[in-house]
Amino acid sequence: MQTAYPPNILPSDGKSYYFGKILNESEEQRFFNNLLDEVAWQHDEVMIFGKKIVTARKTAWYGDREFEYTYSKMTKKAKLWIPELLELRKRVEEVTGLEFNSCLLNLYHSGEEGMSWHSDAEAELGKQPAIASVSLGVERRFVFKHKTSAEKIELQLEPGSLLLMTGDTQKNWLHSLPKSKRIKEPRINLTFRNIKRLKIR
Ligand SMILES: O=C(O)CCC(=O)C(=O)O
Ligand SMILES: [Fe+2]
Repeated sequence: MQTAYPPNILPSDGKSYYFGKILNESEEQRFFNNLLDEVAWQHDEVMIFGKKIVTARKTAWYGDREFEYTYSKMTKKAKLWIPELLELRKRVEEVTGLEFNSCLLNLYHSGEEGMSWHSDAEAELGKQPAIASVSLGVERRFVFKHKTSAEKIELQLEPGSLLLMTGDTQKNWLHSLPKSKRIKEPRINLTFRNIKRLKIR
């Protein structure tokens, strides 16, 4: 059953909802440990100023089918769901009342790894994409920055929590996961997405 949405955390020009913890501590630990072992983690390749860079952070991409998705100017082919991911997707779909056909995963080994300012506005996601972000492992700071006013909205992403970004969030706001030297523990992030235009090989 779908729960009521919390208030929008953005003051304007987008809709983003922080649901807090949707997993209890033992579920969160079970998902973290299983995903750490069972996901096909790979160092990410991204294009920066026309050069191919291999990131410290590891990523993986799963979906309903082996469709292709362009992310950071690199095209990747999805792996098929594993049971833990299907279980987490079900939970996220119950809480949000939305449907997702793919998931991009990030593994940050410590606070030395983060994600710089970007928006997830790839054409494959459509005009007002819903992106459901689940956090496992160590708590990290997450920041939104308005594209024109530069207004910032900060939050802490707790272990087992869910953040839903939708409406015009990607159009009008950037987001980042700042690095922090103090943080020594790993974090896994899952962003459930809905790819509209499937490119199937
Ligand atoms: O790790 C996070 O919380 C953010 C991940 C993210 O923004 C992305 O994968 O596009
Ligand atoms: Fe993102």
